[in-house]
Amino acid sequence: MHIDVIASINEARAIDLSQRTVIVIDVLRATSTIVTALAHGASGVIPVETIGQAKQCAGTHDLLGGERYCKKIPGFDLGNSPLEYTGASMKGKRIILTTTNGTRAIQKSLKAEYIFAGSLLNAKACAMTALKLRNDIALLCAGTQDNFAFEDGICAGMILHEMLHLPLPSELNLVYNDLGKMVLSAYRHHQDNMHMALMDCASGRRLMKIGYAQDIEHCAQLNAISLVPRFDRHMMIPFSLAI
Ligand SMILES: O=C(O)[C@H](CS(=O)(=O)O)OP(=O)(O)O
Ligand SMILES: [Mg+2]
Repeated sequence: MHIDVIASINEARAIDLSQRTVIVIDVLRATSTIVTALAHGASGVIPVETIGQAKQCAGTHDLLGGERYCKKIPGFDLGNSPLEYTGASMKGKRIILTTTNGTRAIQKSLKAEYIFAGSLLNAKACAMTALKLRNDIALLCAGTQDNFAFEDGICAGMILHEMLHLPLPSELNLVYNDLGKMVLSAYRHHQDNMHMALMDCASGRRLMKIGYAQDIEHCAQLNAISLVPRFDRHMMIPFSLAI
């Protein structure tokens, strides 16, 4: 089984994603937000690219969420802080989400057979689920404005690490690309102090500067959630192999 780590949305263009399982990773903050919302009982998250599409999609009972320049979009109910997507108010809510990088990365993966949202919060669950499906896998780092982002690479490394620690049938040989080797060693180097590592990368510093330090603490938790969001008929919903 081949596992390719893809550095950014731009680089995904060169790769045939059809018949693959793609795990889209945007640790700060879109995929962490999606995982958190579903874990708190949201019925689904619809990721869209533009503010216009978000407004068009939203029914009267839906919540509009997202950011531009890390800040809540004027007129929207919620920003892109995962902490806003916790608590009883999430129960049964459908959320329309638009963010600079993460929701765009999901939209760019539409050719894939399966699309999951991965984060540090649910890395092990993503690793287990993707391996069970037996497709070749792409770990798509959303990055920041088409550039590689440290936190997404670290998460790709963690998912690989978790895959390598699962009991695998002997015929299943995991082959990963050179970027996979890099991010795996980066994850192993930082795994015992992930919070510090996220505070010290460019996206983390940007979020800290504008008052989102608590988001970083939340997003740095390793394997705190066992749910895997799957993009299914335009919406991210909890994945179950029985579907
Ligand atoms: O809100 C976020 O954390 C980012 C915005 S930015 O790229 O840091 O300006 O969006 P995301 O799509 O979650 O990367
Ligand atoms: Mg990001």
